[in-house]
Amino acid sequence: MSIEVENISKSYKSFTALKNVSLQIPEGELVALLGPSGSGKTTLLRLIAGLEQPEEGRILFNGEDNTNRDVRERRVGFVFQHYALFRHMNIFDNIAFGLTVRTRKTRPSKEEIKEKVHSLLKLVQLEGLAHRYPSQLSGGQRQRVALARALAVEPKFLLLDEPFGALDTKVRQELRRWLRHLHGKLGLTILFVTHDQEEAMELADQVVVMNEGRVEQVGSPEEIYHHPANPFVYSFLGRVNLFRGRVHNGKIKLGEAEFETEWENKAVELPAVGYMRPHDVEVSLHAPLDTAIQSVQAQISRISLLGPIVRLDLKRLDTNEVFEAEMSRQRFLELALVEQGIVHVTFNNLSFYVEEQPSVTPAPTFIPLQVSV
Ligand SMILES: Nc1ncnc2c1ncn2[C@@H]1O[C@H](COP(=O)(O)OP(=O)(O)OP(=O)(O)O)[C@@H](O)[C@H]1O
Repeated sequence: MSIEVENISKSYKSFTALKNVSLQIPEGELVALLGPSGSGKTTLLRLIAGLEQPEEGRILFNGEDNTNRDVRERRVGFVFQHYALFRHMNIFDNIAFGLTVRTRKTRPSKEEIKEKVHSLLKLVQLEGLAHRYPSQLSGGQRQRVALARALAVEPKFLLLDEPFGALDTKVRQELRRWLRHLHGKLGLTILFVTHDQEEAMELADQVVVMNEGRVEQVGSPEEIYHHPANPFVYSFLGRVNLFRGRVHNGKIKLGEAEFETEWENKAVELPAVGYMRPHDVEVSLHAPLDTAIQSVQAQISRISLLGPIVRLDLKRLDTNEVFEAEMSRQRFLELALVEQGIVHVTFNNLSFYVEEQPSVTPAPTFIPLQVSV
């Protein structure tokens, strides 16, 4: 089932948790809501489930308006971070719960329930544990029971709120792989909340990046990582270096480094910000022979050996800005780098943004600049 969120706003007293949010989730997709704490992810999930009502906007399932429908009518499967399994019930009864509480008319027979629970236990790979109690399971197993319980009522789609948040890294990784597999098998629309960018990138077909109650960007993991819409998305997805400078007369100047741009507003001088991933910083012992290639000098303040990768903390000699570079261990050994040493760095894949503050909209808009190096 597809989900459509149209111009939703939600406030708690004077605090606006969601500001005019619109979103389209196609049927069968695995979509991540990614954003920092307090960005409105859970609020959006609760509105879609029908646990809260928006002040403005509509929520459509397969094109049908569900905004005023009751939570039960929406038939949504829900799993939260703190797996709220019933402690006094065994696993079988926990999974069967949603079916056994149905009215007599709609309740399946005992035999049907038994069959259903066993097929779900098989699906979540917990056959043989039907008679255990939640306290006798590991965190990862409990979370799979919670998923089985959500699936028992044959929901139209699944909403997962930080489903693996409370678990350790290894179990999280296993569950991620398992959820991806389950999604492939069932073809169900799944919307899950996470603040872990790696989890979103690894699992989702589409990632919705949220910040301060707004949607900043929607795209595939590839799109949002390589073509971030604005500095927030750029910074939120992994480590990043930031350089401040100015754009003027078709040139961006960041300290001694200068880059050509197609910026139309040539006569006006504006502040520009350059962003770059640490692995795009090229470190050499000498300046490039080709003078058209922009490079600056920097001092190595710290070297961190991180298994196959080496990270350098650097300080630019022209601007004193500090930044990071990452390289393979092999390249590091070839260059024989030492702390306090001076190196030449070339900036690859720099993304520039010019910030505009129009008087009408309160939020700044960022114009990505095309650059020719
Ligand atoms: N019932 C409520 N009453 C008042 N404020 C609320 C309520 N629920 C949420 N908020 C506020 O709305 C904002 C968004 O909360 P929400 O739980 O949606 O964020 P989130 O992105 O899911 O954060 P987290 O990752 O920490 O769970 C927060 O600032 C929160 O304090």
